[in-house]
Amino acid sequence: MIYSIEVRDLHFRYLNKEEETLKGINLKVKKGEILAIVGLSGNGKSTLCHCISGILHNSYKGDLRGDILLDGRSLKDLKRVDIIKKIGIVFQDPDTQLFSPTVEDEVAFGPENLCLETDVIIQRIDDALKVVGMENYRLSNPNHLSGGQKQLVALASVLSLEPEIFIFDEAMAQVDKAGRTSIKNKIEALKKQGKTIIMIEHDMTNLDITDRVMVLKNGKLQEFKGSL
Ligand SMILES: Nc1ncnc2c1ncn2[C@@H]1O[C@H](COP(=O)(O)OP(=O)(O)OP(=O)(O)O)[C@@H](O)[C@H]1O
Repeated sequence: MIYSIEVRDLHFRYLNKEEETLKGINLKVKKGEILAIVGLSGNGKSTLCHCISGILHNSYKGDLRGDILLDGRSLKDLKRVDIIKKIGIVFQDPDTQLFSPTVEDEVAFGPENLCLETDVIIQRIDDALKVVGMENYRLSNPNHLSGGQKQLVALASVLSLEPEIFIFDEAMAQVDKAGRTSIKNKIEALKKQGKTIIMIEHDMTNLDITDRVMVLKNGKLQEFKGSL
């Protein structure tokens, strides 16, 4: 069977650390599945997601061993642009992700970098802003928005790339209850479209939409059995 994401015996050590942060991770995620990864702070959840999304692949920051396959193809064999098209990541702090003068420019940034046709880019901006309900803020400066609105713009800027796989790295941490409900609804809608989703979560109340929960502890992943 070909999985949307398959991680095989993944080890990662930051260059300034003696001990490995990830110590032999194995993971299979099916297309259309919502998987949550939980665990105490500092256990390597973000590191794992950065490995899967290619951010730490061939990185100067550390040593990576093992293999990560997206739809059966190793990251080692994929070009950077192919990885960007396949997998999108929404970070906890939208300020690290937003840097354009307007919401529209922000959402256009990814598709422009993929060198898509102008009419396709315009369509993608329209669609992405509609999905997150931010179409009335097109010309707003992202810096002037609330935390929740910024997170929706960050999500739109990933949606506009139309990836198959989404990673939400504690993406609801800075969002109020209404914003969380809104983002959770979007995640469920993405699942219905057959998208694969990994959510890193601290807030257990956000796990109700997941199909499966795994715990990252001491550099290893295990099925969630009710306690951290
Ligand atoms: N760029 C880096 N260089 C060196 N060490 C790092 C780097 N990024 C993270 N670490 C270390 O790796 C370990 C795992 O961090 P990581 O952020 O992946 O954990 P986490 O489980 O996502 O934590 P949190 O829930 O607080 O976000 C920590 O000890 C952290 O200090």
